[in-house]
Amino acid sequence: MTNSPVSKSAPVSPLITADGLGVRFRRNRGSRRSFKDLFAGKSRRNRRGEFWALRDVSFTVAAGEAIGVVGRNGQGKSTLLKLVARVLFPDEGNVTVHGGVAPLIEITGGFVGDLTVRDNVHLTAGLHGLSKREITARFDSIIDFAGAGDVIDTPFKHLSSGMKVRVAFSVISQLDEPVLLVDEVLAVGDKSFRAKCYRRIEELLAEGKTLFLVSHNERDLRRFCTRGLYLNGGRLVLDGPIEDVVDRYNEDHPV
Ligand SMILES: Nc1ncnc2c1ncn2[C@@H]1O[C@H](COP(=O)(O)OP(=O)(O)OP(=O)(O)O)[C@@H](O)[C@H]1O
Repeated sequence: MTNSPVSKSAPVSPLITADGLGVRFRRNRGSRRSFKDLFAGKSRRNRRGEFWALRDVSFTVAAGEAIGVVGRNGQGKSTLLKLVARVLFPDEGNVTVHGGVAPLIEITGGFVGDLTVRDNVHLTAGLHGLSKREITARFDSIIDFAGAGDVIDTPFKHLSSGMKVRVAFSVISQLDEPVLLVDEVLAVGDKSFRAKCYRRIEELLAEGKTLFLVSHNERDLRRFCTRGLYLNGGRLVLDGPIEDVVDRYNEDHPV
């Protein structure tokens, strides 16, 4: 049987479209406006202490791509992931994601400190669309993967940082969302847990999931990612094959 020419040439619509993204933050949240500012024009008041953490960032992502987000500290990597996860809204532009996103962005991201590990697993999995029955069926393997059997009924806030990451990764990686976002939080886990996470990420990629990985580890970036986004000063300075992006980053910032 031959494929029809129509299906061959049909354009694949992107899974994620980011168009002119801009995010503005205020540097000194607590600082008071000066007396002079009170009489200054609106534009001046708005500009005072504000800066663009991201500006003019546009790209599209096809399903199944594995993208490494690269840049020095404070250049907008986490901010970009938060926009894709829709936990932060842009001041300019927009981002469209066709499908749900499983984010592992901040250690406690999405988890409620006062709730137990058990309740947090149910809450997060439920918020990501798993039914009660599906959660029950996956619960033991989530806890096993995390090695969290002894802390099931412990409030999340009492877990060690490493255990928080274990539980969070374990839940996030067992959701059915098509997009997985992993920020540097994995660095907190110990060596053997990290190795386990990496094997799980490989499985998810083999299943066709889309990955965004923020990392300062060149080996991890080259291992998992095919494409790189290099952010500098909140601007997307290079979008290309991960080898090119890592090479350019190394040229710009020699050790
Ligand atoms: N809620 C906020 N309010 C004010 N400034 C913020 C806020 N969140 C982030 N920033 C600032 O925005 C800039 C970009 O931050 P972001 O966390 O995206 O950087 P990053 O590239 O992920 O850095 P790192 O590698 O250190 O994690 C930084 O200057 C940061 O201090």
